Amino acid sequence: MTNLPYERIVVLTGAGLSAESGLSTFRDKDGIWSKVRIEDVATPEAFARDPQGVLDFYNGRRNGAGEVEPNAAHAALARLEAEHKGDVLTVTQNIDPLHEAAGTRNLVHMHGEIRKVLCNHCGTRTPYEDDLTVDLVCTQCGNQGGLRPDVVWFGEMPYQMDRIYAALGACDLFISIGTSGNVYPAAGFVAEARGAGARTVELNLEPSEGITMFDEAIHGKATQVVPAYVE
Ligand SMILES: CC(C)NC(=O)[C@H](Cc1c[nH]c2ccccc12)NC(=O)[C@H](CCCC/N=C(/NCCC(=O)O)S[C@H]1O[C@H](COP(=O)(O)OP(=O)(O)OC[C@H]2O[C@@H](n3cnc4c(N)ncnc43)[C@H](O)[C@@H]2O)[C@@H](O)[C@H]1O)NC(=O)OCc1ccccc1
Repeated sequence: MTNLPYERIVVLTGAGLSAESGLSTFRDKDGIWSKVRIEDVATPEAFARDPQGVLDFYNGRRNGAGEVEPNAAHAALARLEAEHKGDVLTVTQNIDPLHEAAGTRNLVHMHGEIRKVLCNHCGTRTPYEDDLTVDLVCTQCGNQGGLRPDVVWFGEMPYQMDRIYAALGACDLFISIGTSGNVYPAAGFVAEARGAGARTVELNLEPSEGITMFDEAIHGKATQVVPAYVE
């Protein structure tokens, strides 16, 4: 039974939460950005310049995400949502489906989902069941070459920002898990929560860029520190 004496909790998660499930993080020494450049695979400009190269990168991410299971940290957060008497909103930067697989429901994928395809022409979203290629035609608008993973690229507006800012403005506990605090606007959420008078807690393998903004920090592996903190 969770014993956190708070009413409205916002949990922000990043790649570190899914690391022990076998998914690479971005900035660690063997992270994704050590193998490919953001400018080549995760911007609208890259998709315009080399669409099949970008689709191949995300086809690989999709296949990888389909082969892994949620870990004890995902499970502890799902229990927190289920058992906590107040509100718990989970905001994830991750595009993998592990929060849902663990049972979390009150969830915002602010950077999108690798299980969905988005048509750049008409905005239709469809399940991402087979590898994407540039010659595919949208079943809704009939246009070719606009089908892309439903993920937020650098320079694009993250999803459900109004809902996120409303929750940050009303929360009394903000927990940041497995994120390095390098990417905005997510990296600015701790400041928003502090501004609302919330207690701010970092659970991460090492101090993040925003470490000075946290009232408390517990450093270690997510599968150890998250269950211990929420239970
Ligand atoms: C690089 C950075 C400087 N650039 C940005 O932030 C840019 C530009 C920018 C905007 N505002 C700024 C202000 C200042 C400077 C720059 C900017 N931001 C944008 O373009 C954003 C869009 C950014 C989204 C890009 N898409 C992603 N992902 C989807 C695709 C994909 O996944 O391929 S970002 C991607 O990288 C980020 C990676 O961060 P982390 O998850 O933290 O991962 P990382 O590897 O860095 O760290 C892992 C951590 O885990 C820890 N760890 C490791 N193992 C474990 C373990 N086992 N247990 C616990 N912890 C562990 C490690 O120690 C480490 O600390 C995630 O957000 C992830 O989603 N859009 C936007 O700003 O639109 C306009 C706007 C402005 C205002 C308000 C609204 C809109």
